[in-house]
Amino acid sequence: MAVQGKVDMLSILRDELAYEGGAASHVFVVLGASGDLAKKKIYPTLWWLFRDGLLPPKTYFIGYSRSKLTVDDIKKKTLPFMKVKNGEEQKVEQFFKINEYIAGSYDSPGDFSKLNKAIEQKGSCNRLFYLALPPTVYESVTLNLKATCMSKSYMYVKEVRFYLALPPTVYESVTLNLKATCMSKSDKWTRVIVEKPFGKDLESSNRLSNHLSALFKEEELYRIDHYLGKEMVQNLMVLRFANRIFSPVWNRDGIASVVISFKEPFGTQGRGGYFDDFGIIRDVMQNHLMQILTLVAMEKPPTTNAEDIRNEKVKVLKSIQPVDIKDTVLGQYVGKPGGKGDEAQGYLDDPTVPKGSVTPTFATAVLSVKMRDGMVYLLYLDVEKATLNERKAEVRIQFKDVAGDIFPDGRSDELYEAWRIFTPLLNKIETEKPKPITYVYGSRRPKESDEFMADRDFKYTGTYRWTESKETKAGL
Ligand SMILES: NC(=O)C1=CN([C@@H]2O[C@H](COP(=O)(O)OP(=O)(O)OC[C@H]3O[C@@H](n4cnc5c(N)ncnc54)[C@H](OP(=O)(O)O)[C@@H]3O)[C@@H](O)[C@H]2O)C=CC1
Ligand SMILES: O=C1O[C@H](COP(=O)(O)O)[C@@H](O)[C@H](O)[C@H]1O
Repeated sequence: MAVQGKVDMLSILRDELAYEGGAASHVFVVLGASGDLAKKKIYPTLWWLFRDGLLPPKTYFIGYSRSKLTVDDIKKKTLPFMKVKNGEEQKVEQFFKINEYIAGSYDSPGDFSKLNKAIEQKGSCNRLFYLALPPTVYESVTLNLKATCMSKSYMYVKEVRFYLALPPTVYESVTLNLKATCMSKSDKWTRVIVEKPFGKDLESSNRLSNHLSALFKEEELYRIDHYLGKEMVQNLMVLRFANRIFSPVWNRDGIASVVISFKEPFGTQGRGGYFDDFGIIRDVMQNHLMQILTLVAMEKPPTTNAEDIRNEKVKVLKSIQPVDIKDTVLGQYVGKPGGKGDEAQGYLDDPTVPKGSVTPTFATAVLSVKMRDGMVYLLYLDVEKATLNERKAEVRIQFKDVAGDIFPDGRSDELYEAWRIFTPLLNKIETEKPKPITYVYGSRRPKESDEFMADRDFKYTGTYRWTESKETKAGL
């Protein structure tokens, strides 16, 4: 079964933007406006929202990054991704007219004051800051946002207090009347949106959580993993739990192993500034693939409420052992001999990648889910950049009789569990810097990985060999 998902990354923000019936001004600041995420996803999505009339009337966009650019440069970078149709040219011009660009660093209070001045020129407004940036600068950026760029009227509203020196019998009517009549009319808000990966390992993730919660209230923060906005990913729950075909067999007694793959036919394309520091495991495996994995593997939650879903996801993560380096193959693509354009460029040929880098752009990992009866079940994760000539994210399910159980308790925290699983592996890679195998841009997966997968299939389950006929495919 294959279903093509469409990303509507900012749909999550529509409610925020529609708040106040469009009466207030809104300023959406893209921090990291010169980058890959900004040009491929953020600006195009803002354009689609603008084109379809889904934004409040007084909405403005400000791009911010260190590069000395103009709005025209941003336009040139992002136009190829905007899917502008014939007849929309004028509308595109209107869109860029409400855009502005400011060059500034990520740690200079003076530069953030410049940004704040530009926002203030739009009048009193709600502010959204999208951190389309490497997580290494989240701390300094959020400190500066908090110190300099928060909505002033929001601060003011925080100071409004009503003291009810009254008998409790009148609390209900008094508070109803206060809400209806006496609330500040200008309670402007600020929202800060941070991208995955949330941290670099378990420790830095905890540090970032503490840092952000010290600066912002929970309602002011969004942590984005855009895979959760993909239609097919969202449909996984419906597919599993609203479907009589799947629910009876989609459980730990029915499924032997799961292979989740992510493949892209393009390389880093100038993203070395972010990517080289992080590598493919942090970039997609620890977050996007783990989110898919939990949706595939979790038990039916009691309701579709966020807390119930999260609790079920955490149970899955808790049963997974940390990944061992011996159960992992790492790779780095090289240019295709005689290849055209991007294909000719290996990872190390990207000018933004440091010379001699051993950062993996390919990784296969076998995760084992240990059950109470001692049996081990396997989850294969496979992430590859610049490899197949096709783009896909896929879940393959191998059905088999299993028995199993739940793991002892501990922290109920998805982030904690996902980092706990990967941190030992990442530390080992960090300290031992194993030389990745190389694979050719545009080829199938590295040959070693085929052998590796076959070997693991055999070693762990004894009887299970991969066969096309037995599997169910779900293209995402
Ligand atoms: N690209 C994508 O498709 C997606 C990316 N993301 C996430 O978005 C974030 C940014 O990724 P992406 O846009 O691809 O990365 P980029 O490498 O394009 O970085 C974005 C911008 O950040 C600045 N930058 C880059 N490296 C550094 C550095 N070492 N120190 C300070 N600033 C730096 C650069 O701007 P300047 O030099 O002008 O300041 C750059 O244009 C990451 O967290 C990534 O996980 C999430 C989903 C998809
Ligand atoms: O988060 C990321 O995702 C993209 C792939 O997402 P898609 O929706 O475009 O398929 C990936 O290219 C990038 O490296 C990563 O940071």
